[in-house]
Amino acid sequence: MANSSTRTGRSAREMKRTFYNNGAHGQLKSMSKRRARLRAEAIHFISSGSDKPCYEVKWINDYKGCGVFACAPIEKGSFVLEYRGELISQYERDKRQGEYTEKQNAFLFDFEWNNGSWCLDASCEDGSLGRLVNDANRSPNCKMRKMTVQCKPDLCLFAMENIQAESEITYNYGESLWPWRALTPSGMIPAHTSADPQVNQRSTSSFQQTPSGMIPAHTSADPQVNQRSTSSFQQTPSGMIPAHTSADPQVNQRSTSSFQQTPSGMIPAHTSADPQVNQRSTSSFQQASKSSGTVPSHQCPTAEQTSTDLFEESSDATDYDDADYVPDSCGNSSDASIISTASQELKTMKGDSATSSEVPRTLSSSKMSSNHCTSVISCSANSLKNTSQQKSSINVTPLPITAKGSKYNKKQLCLYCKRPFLNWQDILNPSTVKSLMLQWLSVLIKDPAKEASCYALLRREVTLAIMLKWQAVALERWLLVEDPVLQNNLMTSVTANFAKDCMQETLYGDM
Ligand SMILES: C[S@@+](CC[C@H](N)C(=O)[O-])C[C@H]1O[C@@H](n2cnc3c(N)ncnc32)[C@H](O)[C@@H]1O
Repeated sequence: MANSSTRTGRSAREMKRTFYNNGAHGQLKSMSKRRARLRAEAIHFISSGSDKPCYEVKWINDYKGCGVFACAPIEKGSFVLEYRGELISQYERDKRQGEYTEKQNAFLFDFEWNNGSWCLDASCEDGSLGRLVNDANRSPNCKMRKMTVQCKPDLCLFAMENIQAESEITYNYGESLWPWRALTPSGMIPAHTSADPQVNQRSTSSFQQTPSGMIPAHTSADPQVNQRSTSSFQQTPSGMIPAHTSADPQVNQRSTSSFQQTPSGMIPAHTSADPQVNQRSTSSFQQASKSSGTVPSHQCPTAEQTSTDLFEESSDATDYDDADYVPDSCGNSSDASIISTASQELKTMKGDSATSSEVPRTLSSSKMSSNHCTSVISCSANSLKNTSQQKSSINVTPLPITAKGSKYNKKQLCLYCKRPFLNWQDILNPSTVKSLMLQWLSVLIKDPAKEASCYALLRREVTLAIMLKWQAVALERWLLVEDPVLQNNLMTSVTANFAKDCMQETLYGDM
């Protein structure tokens, strides 16, 4: 059968000539040179275990902690930083996670590689910069990619755009609703406050206007960082949201006196003076417990293989030979998104503890109430579903408490009250919590024999659910804002039903 070129009367030779005349060959050559250069650069930093010298860590504020900033312009497509950590199997990860105390949360980046689940544990403060890169879900300037170098997977950030000097390096942690994104349906999140009243004075009145709404201005001990901040509220099209909510309506009432009037509504200006109340509304990424697994053994390929599989993970992660290449910035690709070990385990448990016919009707309907909530904060089985679609995922948790004398001093603060987190045990009487959880469980699971293990596995989710329920109560009081869309978004994000959804999905998956 004639091929298309002969059918159209163009010989292969002619086509080749056209190709060369058009300069395509030259382009290809320069692309592969560029690709080779990028590979070489990435390999150099990966194998030397060092970071490029053109980045610095700056303190941003108490809530966000520090971030990584470029000291010089970065070219689009360049290798930026490696997310360096200890490569561990899923089994080891789960073991460690179980061993970490709630205060010693780790940075765990879960991902799929070589048909297995792996994790880069960056809990250890090793001075590397990749682990300190913050999340930006709207306009990240980098993208996390998997690479395989010397038969080991590495996670590397690549520039999605030309990055100006002084810009913060960011990437999208995934499509889940992280706490700092929780109240940002229209791009706004609460103003930062700090335990330091002086800082609060500055930060409560600092919002910055962005194209997509409001973001908190940075307050920092570092004047350079603060320089980027502006002060004074600015109005957004969608109105204002509270900068702080407390679980305790009484506290909320007290706080009303400190609202600051803006053209579009009210914003509470400070956090509660009552630490107990503030502490109650905390939320944190607490890790779930163990699952079984085996440590996959590793066959080390040859050096040749190493060089060819450098970018082998997926086509979108590898296409660095195109000069105009911009990594896919959408969270649907093979990179970061939340994975919850608890969800995995619970999903497994679902298989043997409950069938969908056992699901209470009320819970089924509550699930339908809020699609938005189904993707929230690693509680849902949707996380798991996404994981398989997305191949790799990030599970970022607060930094562990560092050794005495360490320079690292980020406090993990509550999104709402800005005070350091406490263990949930400190927040409520454990027996109260337990009985509450067992109540949930007795509704959700008809098999009492499973209660104990469910209790252990669900502790994190239930705690979160309880807290969110409190927050919903508090939010109702604040929802006197006029904008119905904003109201709706807030209530969707933080509603009592969310707790039910979390539980339901965690237990039964996507029905
Ligand atoms: C990988 S660490 C990034 C470094 C972190 N800023 C620090 O100082 O340790 C992830 C943690 O940083 C904080 N974080 C990251 N991105 C953030 C953002 N956009 N807004 C607020 N906090 C953020 C959260 O506390 C998160 O648990």
